[in-house]
Amino acid sequence: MNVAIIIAGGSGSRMGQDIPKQFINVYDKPVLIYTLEGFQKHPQIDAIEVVCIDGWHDVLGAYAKQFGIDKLKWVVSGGETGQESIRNGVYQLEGKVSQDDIVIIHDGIRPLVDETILTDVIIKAQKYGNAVTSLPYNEQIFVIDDEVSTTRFIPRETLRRVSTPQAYRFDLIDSKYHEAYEKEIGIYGSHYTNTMMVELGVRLYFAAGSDKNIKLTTKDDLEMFKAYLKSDKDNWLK
Ligand SMILES: C[C@](O)(CO)[C@H](O)COP(=O)(O)O
Repeated sequence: MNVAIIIAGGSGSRMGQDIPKQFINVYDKPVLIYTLEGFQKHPQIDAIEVVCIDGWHDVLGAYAKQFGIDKLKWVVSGGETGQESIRNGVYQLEGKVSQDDIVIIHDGIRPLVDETILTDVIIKAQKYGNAVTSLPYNEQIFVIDDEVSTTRFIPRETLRRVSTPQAYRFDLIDSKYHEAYEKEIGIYGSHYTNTMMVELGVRLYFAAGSDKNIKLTTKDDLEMFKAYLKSDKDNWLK
């Protein structure tokens, strides 16, 4: 079984809106529903869990019904940090999924995830036990010496830019969150599952990424998202 955990626990203050950015309506549909539809449509996704900001669980339930997201099985509360939110989502699945099931973590504010990206991350996780979507980096990266200057750069050929979806066998992700919180490794100053895994000594495997799979963080990102929907309106704006 392949289970998606969609992280929608944040308040999104950088967007400058009154409502959390995952619930902002774009052409009469909340951002989060665009994201959920990507998973709903994918034939290899069996169930969806949403880690949701408190006070919005009922709204999410109503939207899921309205837009036919019937793979949505669980809605759980977010935590104080991104790591706590993911951990809540993982622990909630204990006893409900099998150890060798694949759990796919995805940001609720990445609404343009497409089928091929999801398929590849699932296949790679089935093969290696984990997989993170990624792309080569095409800008130059400099390390700051101080607030105003630098003398060092990192060769971009050595870099990969990682995003979500990320997929892990359930036994791996569940045991590693327990270990991380018990030993306090990989959770402070490490904001996501991928960096926590590496801090706990796990080798990560790359899956295909996509430039289209943007994270909606600022108002400009929202404009880009709208422009994309309009440019491909036959598929998105029915
Ligand atoms: C994939 C990710 O960049 C972590 O590697 C993730 O999107 C980060 O999300 P955040 O909410 O900006 O920490």
